[in-house]
Parts: sequence; structure tokens; C-alpha cells
Amino acid sequence: MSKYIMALDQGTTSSRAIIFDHSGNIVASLNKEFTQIYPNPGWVEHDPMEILDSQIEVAKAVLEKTGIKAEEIAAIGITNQRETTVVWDKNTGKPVYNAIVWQCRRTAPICDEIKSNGFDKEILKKTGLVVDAYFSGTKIKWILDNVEGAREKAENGDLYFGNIDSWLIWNLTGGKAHVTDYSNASRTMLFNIYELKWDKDILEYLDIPESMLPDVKPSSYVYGYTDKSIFGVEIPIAGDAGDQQAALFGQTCYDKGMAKNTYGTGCFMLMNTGEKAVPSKNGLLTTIAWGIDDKVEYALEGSIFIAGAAIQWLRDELKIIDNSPQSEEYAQKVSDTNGVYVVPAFVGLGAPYWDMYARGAILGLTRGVKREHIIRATLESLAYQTRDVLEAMQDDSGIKLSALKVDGGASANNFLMQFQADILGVPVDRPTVIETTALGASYLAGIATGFWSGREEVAKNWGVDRHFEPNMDIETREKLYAGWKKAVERSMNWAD
Ligand SMILES: Nc1ncnc2c1ncn2[C@@H]1O[C@H](COP(=O)(O)OP(=O)(O)O)[C@@H](O)[C@H]1O
Ligand SMILES: O=P(O)(O)OC[C@H](O)CO
Repeated sequence: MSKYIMALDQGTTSSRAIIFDHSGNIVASLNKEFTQIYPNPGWVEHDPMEILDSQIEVAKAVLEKTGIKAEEIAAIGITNQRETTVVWDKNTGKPVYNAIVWQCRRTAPICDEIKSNGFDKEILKKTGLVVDAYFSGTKIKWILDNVEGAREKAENGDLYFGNIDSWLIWNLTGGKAHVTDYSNASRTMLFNIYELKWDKDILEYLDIPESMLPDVKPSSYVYGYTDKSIFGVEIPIAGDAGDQQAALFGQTCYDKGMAKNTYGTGCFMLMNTGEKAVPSKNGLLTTIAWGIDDKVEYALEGSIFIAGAAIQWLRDELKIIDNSPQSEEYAQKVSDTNGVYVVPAFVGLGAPYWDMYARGAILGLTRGVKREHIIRATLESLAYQTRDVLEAMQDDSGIKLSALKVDGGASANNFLMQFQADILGVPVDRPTVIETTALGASYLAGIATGFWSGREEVAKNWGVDRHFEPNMDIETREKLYAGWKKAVERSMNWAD
């Protein structure tokens, strides 16, 4: 009998493979960072072949490391950085251009044009998305308009588009399945989230042939089997969800009103809104959580573009820490930021501001400011951005959270989690498994193949590692937050 599920978690900065047992515990995990390509200011690309190779490498290596045989893997669940766009030739399997990453701002002018024509309102109504360079639609258009010969090939039906999930599944199945799931489709800006189909008007407006697009399936479903040449046996690929929706699933937020916040490269808060799509008045996105049990369920989402990436910036560019966990040690050496705010708007601002032209800023510098203050202010910026989003979410949903479930790499930082509870005035709960993205993908795959009976069974696996209770007086909290709002204002509308 197969004893495990393997999740392939293809994130913005690394490809990860995790093996889970029946209790939802991590048996083994491996990850590999890959190259970030910045060809121009504000542009971000990945090499799709490097993504594929690194993902297969860690999957094979994690099996080798544990001695677990491929036959013991009941199913594979895929989860991925969302919106990142790959276009490839279906005859040769070769990408026609690098993957254009979700953070890339190159299509801001296309978005401006959409807005000036007023078509953004139509797009919001159909897709639940605010028009922004973040989503896949304008990235596909850019490739077709700028890569020599691409448009002609696309019109001949020779090109496929996919987000990273589709690119991986197509390759892992030996070119047999060109598919995606509802959650990923809902991030393309091309998918009508109410009618559950690709939207012909938007495709026409952006001049994208429908033949390029994958078939859209449930998130818990057998899409195909891995080609024998990869693991020696065929393993069903039975789960597919965008990483943030997968984390919502892994956090077992199955009831309306349940929410989680994931602190990875970016930071993404999602609230389950059940079978009803809730439009936002406050700059949040209405998106599909997943398709399962013959229906789709929706979520409200606050997307923060830069979170853990700001800590990597302290490490890699400023070189004032040696590794991310060290940020906690430095932040605790000072009792406050000495009046400093860091606004990490490196690629503009997402929810609730949606300013493609905002740029990062350090404000409040005086002669006494030390690196510890800058490090602390950078960590605090993750918490302030989360408060911006939580306020919008509570207002849109009419639901006041009794506690916020957190996960992702930076949620390991105890200083940050305590400050988060303090600045929200809401307790924060960190679960025993913070790799909830991979866990959610495993649950989706395991449910599709009968490894688990359903959501009720896996919900029992969730447990708290640590509870952070707010411990700041209201006056301090509000004063600090008011300073943040002022700082954000100064960073906005900066780049031309
Ligand atoms: N202890 C920590 N304190 C602050 N940030 C951290 C810590 N550990 C990891 N991070 C940040 O978390 C991010 C990695 O989290 P992860 O969930 O793996 O992200 P992703 O899936 O986006 O690659 C990195 O940006 C890293 O800087
Ligand atoms: O790679 P992550 O975990 O930061 O997630 C990226 C998001 O999916 C982008 O929408």
C-alpha cells in the first residue's frame, strides 16, 4: 500500500519537494533556489527549463534521501507561484521566451491603456481582479507582440500558454496533459470566475488565441500520470492549486470566514467566502479558492508583493544580515525603530493601494539610526502591510477575525509574529506545519486518490505550535500605524 503523498511546491525563489505521511507530517523535504533574472529595472524573469530541472531534481533527491520508493507515493500534488507566464512550442517543448514572473512590471503600459479605455471595469466584473501588470493576461500579450514569430505560431495553434503548474504537468506527463485548475485560471485575468470559462471578450481585447490556453479542471483531480522515464513508475498527478489557495487548503480554512496569511516572498491573506464570490470595495481581489466536490468555492485576497523578499534584500543587497533568521536577533537588540519606516514597494504596491509606480522608501532617518533599526523597520513593514489588508478584508466581508492563522517561511520569526499580533490587536496562531502550501497540495492530491476520505479527515491534522497574544496599548498601536500610512503615501506614484 502506498504510504505517502509528495508535494511539488514551485515557489518564486525555490523549487521544493516535500513528502507527507497520512497524519500530514513532513517526512522529508528538499529545496533548491534558482536564478532570478532582472533584465531591466522592474522586470523579473525565470528560466522555465531551470524551473523544470530543479523541480525534478529535488523530487528525485528527496526520494533518494529517504529511501522511499516511487511505488510508495500514492499521488503527487502540484502547487506553484501564480500568474508567472510561460509560452512554449507544443511541438518542440521549448519555451519561446523566459517565464515572465508575477512581480514583473513591464506590462504596466498595457494596463494603463486598458484603464484609459475603461475596459478595466469589465475585467473586474468578470474576473474579480484589479487590472495590474501582476496577472498573466498582459504578459501573454507582451510575448506575442514582442517575440519574433510568436504571434504567427500562436495563430497556427503551435503555442501553449501555462502558468508554472501547467508547464510542470505538461512536462511531467510527457506532453500528454495541457491543463490547469480553477484557482490558477482565476489569476490569469482571462477567466470568467462566475461562468467558469475563458472569457472571449477579454481574449479578443488582448488578442490572445484561445487555442493556447489549458483545459481548466478541479483542483483535486487526476490530471495524468508522470512519464515512466522520470521516477521509473507512473505516479498520478492528482492535485493542482496556486500556492496561496493551496495554503488556505492546508490551513484547513474550509468554512466561510476562515482566513490565513502566508509570509513568503510576498505575503498573501486569503479568506474563504464559500460558494459566494464577494466583490471588494477596498482593493482586494475576488478569486477562486479551489474546485472540489463538484463545485468551486471563492476567496477574498489581499496580495502584498514584497514580504520575505525584503528580508532577502537586507541579506543580499544591503548585506546587513547573513541570513533571514538573523533579522529576529537584530530587531530585538533595539526597543523600537527610532522613528524609521521602510516601505518595501520594490515592484509597486499591491492590495489595497494598487500603485504600479510606487517604489521603495526609507523614511524618518536621523543621525542615530543604526542597522538594527533598519532591520526592525523592514520586519515591521510586513506587519503593517498585513494590517492594511486585514482592515480591508474585515470591512468587505463584515467578519471580524478572532485570530489570524499564519504560515510561510517568515512566520518562523517570533519577533515578527508578536509585532503582528500587537499591530493588529488580533491574536496570531502559528500551526505545527508552516509548510501549509505543500501540505494543501498534498491534501488535494490525496483526496482525489482516496488516500484521505475528504476535508473532514484532514482537518483533524491541524494543530497550533504557538499562539501570539496582542500586548500593545491601543494608543501606541494607532500612533505607529498612522506613521506607516504617512510613509506609504510618500512612496506612491514615484516611478514614471
Ligand atoms: N526567520 C525568518 N525571518 C524573516 N524572514 C524569513 C525567515 N525565514 C525565512 N524568511 C523569509 O521567508 C521567505 C521564504 O519563505 P517561503 O515560504 O519559502 O517563500 P516562497 O514560497 O515565496 O519561496 C524568504 O523571503 C525569506 O527571506
Ligand atoms: O512564491 P510565493 O510563495 O511568494 O507566492 C507567489 C504568489 O503566488 C504570487 O501570486
